[in-house]
Amino acid sequence: MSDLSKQKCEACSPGAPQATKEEKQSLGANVPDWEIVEVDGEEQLKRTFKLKNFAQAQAFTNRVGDLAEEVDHHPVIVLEYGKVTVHWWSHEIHGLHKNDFIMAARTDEAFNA
Ligand SMILES: C[C@H](O)[C@H](O)[C@H]1CNC2=NC(N)=NC(=O)C2=N1
Repeated sequence: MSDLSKQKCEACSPGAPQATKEEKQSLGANVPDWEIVEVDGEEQLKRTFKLKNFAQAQAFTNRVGDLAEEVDHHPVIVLEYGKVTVHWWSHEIHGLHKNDFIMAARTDEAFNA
């Protein structure tokens, strides 16, 4: 099992480099249910989670929000009936950083918990 979710989110300042193609491949292998999408020219990790109803989707949304607040790294979360779509990327660098893969792994764990 990967320890990606246990790794530390480092401070990601505007000058930090984006994940390289190789990093995206190796880190992405740990979060295979996430796809890389491009939104307004910026790469993001995206996954849609299916839940039973609105209340469960709302509870999961809150868990992801708590994970984000813990490390001051925030996703877009779209809450619908029985469905939550999460996008992770690093606003400061307009793309993907290792932190986003760590947070995707933590989001998967919260879903599977
Ligand atoms: C000042 C504050 O730490 C920053 O604006 C944080 C807040 N949350 C953030 N979240 C994400 N996803 N990317 C960022 O660059 C980011 N920056």
